[in-house]
Amino acid sequence: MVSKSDVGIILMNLGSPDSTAVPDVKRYLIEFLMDKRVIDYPWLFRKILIEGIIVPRRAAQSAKAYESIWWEEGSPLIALTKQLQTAVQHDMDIPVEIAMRYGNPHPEVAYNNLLRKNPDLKEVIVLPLYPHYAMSSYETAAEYAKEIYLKKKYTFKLSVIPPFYDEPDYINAVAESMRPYMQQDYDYILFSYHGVPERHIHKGDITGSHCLKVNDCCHVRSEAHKFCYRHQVTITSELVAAKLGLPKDKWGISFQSRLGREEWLKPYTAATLEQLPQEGKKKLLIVCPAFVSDCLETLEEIAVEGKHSFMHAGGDSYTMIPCLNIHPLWVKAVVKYCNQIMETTTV
Ligand SMILES: C=CC1=C(C)c2cc3[nH]c(cc4nc(cc5[nH]c(cc1n2)c(C)c5CCC(=O)O)C(CCC(=O)O)=C4C)c(C)c3C=C
Ligand SMILES: [Fe+2]
Ligand SMILES: [Fe+2]
Repeated sequence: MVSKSDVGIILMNLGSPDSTAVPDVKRYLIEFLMDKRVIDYPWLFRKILIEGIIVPRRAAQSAKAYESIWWEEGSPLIALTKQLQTAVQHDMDIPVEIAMRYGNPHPEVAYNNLLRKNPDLKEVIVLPLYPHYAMSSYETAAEYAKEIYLKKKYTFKLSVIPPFYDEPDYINAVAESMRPYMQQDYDYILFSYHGVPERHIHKGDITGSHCLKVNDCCHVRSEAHKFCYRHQVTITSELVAAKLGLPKDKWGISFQSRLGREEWLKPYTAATLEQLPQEGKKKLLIVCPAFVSDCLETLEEIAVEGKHSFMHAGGDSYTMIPCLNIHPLWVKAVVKYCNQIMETTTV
């Protein structure tokens, strides 16, 4: 057994470009999209597609989008992850570091910072900041943290916290972060999640015969749910809606940020935002529980672009509820998840 004082924590998020300069955005996009868990085509095809076609076409447009949301401190996602680190550190006696799956700070830097702070370090607990399991989010972060750990032959133990999509403290934090916004007049609440290709859902189905095959698959008991993003976001939404006492006709789910021509999880957020006003749902609250920190996908795609299309389609009011960021209940939940893991492995 390890002593509690010899443990360190790493909060691991997705990462952002180092700056909004096009070469930095290019470097980031190549690292991100060359990840075989994000675009899972054979290496050579991926290389030609990403470095030859997608990134050259996308980089300038992405750089512009980043420029529109960039803060004085830099990327909102990184700044907010640092704020979370500070808040969690305030409530924990052991060192807390941050790492990013793409870009900086790299997991190796985080491991070395923990070792510098405690040369007797015996265990590192990594918390991937993704509530739901997806090959392109949670899995790649967890596997990358392990890959670097093995490559560098560290002697401390490594533990990775599992997805927390149905954990009561996370659900409670999301619900309570929404409650103040529900004081205003609204017709409908949209839970918008980052999308993934439907192919990824089939690929992750360990039974080979459940996801998107069985009628109402997300509600039919299956071992596949442990790795199914669609099931997990459905459960998060239902638990939050139940906690808030939302009737069924007052809320719905959609999927944003589609890239490329493949079929992704549906309904798409962009199409939903154009349709809702036509159904008389003209006052909208929108929340994005797959992201725990505000980022490009919330601050630009949802807060700006989404609002524009909803209002243009006849909407009256549109409010994006911020991500959990450093909500006190979320900070408390993170501290609790880390402590729970420590209880099982330390004395
Ligand atoms: C095939 C492409 C992509 C998949 C699959 C994907 C899944 C996925 N992503 C997140 C979280 C985030 N993605 C963010 C940005 C972003 N995502 C993609 C592509 C895929 N994501 C791209 C190309 C980008 C970069 C920006 C752009 O050019 O549009 C971000 C924001 C990062 C930031 O710096 O603010 C987050 C967060 C999840 C959770 C997920 C699967 C569930
Ligand atoms: Fe993404
Ligand atoms: Fe499923």
